[in-house]
Amino acid sequence: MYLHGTSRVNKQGHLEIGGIDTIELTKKYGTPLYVYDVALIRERAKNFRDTFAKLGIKAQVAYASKAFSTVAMIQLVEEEGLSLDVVSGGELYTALQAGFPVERIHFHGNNKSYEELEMAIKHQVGCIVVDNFYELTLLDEISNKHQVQTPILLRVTPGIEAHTHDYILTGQEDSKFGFGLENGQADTAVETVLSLSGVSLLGIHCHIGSQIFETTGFVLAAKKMFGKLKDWKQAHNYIPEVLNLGGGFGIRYTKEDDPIPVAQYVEEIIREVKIHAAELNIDVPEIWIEPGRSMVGDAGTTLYSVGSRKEVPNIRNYVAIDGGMNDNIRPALYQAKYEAVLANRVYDEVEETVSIAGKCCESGDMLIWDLPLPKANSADVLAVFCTGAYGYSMANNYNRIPRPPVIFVENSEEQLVVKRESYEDIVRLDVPLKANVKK
Ligand SMILES: Cc1ncc(COP(=O)(O)O)c(C=O)c1O
Ligand SMILES: N[C@@H](CCCC[NH3+])C(=O)O
Repeated sequence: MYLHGTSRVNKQGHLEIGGIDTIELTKKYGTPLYVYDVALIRERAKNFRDTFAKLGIKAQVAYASKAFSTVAMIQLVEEEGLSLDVVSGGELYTALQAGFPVERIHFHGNNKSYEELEMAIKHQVGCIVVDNFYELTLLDEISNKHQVQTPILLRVTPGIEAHTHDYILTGQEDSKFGFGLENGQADTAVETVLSLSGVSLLGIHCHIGSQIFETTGFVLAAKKMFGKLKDWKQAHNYIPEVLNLGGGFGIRYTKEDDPIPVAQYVEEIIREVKIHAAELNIDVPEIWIEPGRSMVGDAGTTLYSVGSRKEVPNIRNYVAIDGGMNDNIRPALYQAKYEAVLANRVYDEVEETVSIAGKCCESGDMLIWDLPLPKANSADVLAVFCTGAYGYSMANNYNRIPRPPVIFVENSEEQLVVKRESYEDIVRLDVPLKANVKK
């Protein structure tokens, strides 16, 4: 068993996070329950900050809020002095509600609407990461309407296939994101931007994928981007202020994962950038990165109550919990793997291998296959580790199941930061049929 951050096992054999007994939390708040180790999030943020500070590089670490966005989380990001990446009006709204400094917000998305772009411009967000020609036209129009010049980055796809699950790859040429670097789209985009009055080109951005365990892809991406920057310097005398290399740093979900330290990614990227900046005879651009998963992934643990069992003789034993693909869709979507323990008797001996089923009406709603556990019964609480990224943020109400609450724990104190959804919440937006509809 691998315990992340402040997770411990206390004298009663219960899992404890941030100095709080998780079983006490389940008694108070019920299950399923997302619990976040705030000290671990702060540690991750500090690690990113310190890494750049040590290298003496001007940088912005923008937390990719798609990984986990709530008002409290965004406030925590603010406290830690990071910047913020948002990808929709909703994420932007959450950031504004949290009082996040607008100049440190970067707005992403491959199909931002007119309204979303106007919202971003009205609030004067720090930068818009432009994904395509349609957006560029809209943005120029809206900026001119508001008589502003909007700072932008162009998102480019460098044609790199990072080693990760196909659905979370983003930098390959055949992708819905960004301007192709190799097919001439990025060149046309730069020419277009430089001719527009409503936007100013801060630099370029790329994101090669997620849950990546090697530096090669990042280094290659930087190299390819500089190849183009050389052309643009020659053609337009264009010199970037910012180079954004996206997120994607891998974390340990199970013992099969072996992440490298953040400092190693950053150092190798910077080394490459410095070489190319010197070749081009330009200052090293400000480096921006966008970690999501590596900021919050291992800080989150989900607690579930064990319920029914089904034994299929000679094949498999299923143990069902009171959540599943509603609160964590990643196993169903990406065959993602997780580790888990019985939080109320962590040290009990392993007695069987079971598969953990969710409660949705869907055969694919399986959380963990072949998990060694003590014989679990309905008095038990299952703690699934490393659910902090893309768990709550991708949660859904399939089968009209309410989404769980979120608790922050730190220094033996707990705080409810998202309430449990109720059945009233579930029908809140429903409009009953008109009484006379059949007439
Ligand atoms: C543009 C962009 N930036 C940052 C991220 C965050 O990635 P991760 O959570 O893997 O760090 C993503 C998601 O993959 C992304 O698409
Ligand atoms: N949601 C994905 C990764 C994010 C992809 C965003 N570009 C996951 O859970 O792994």
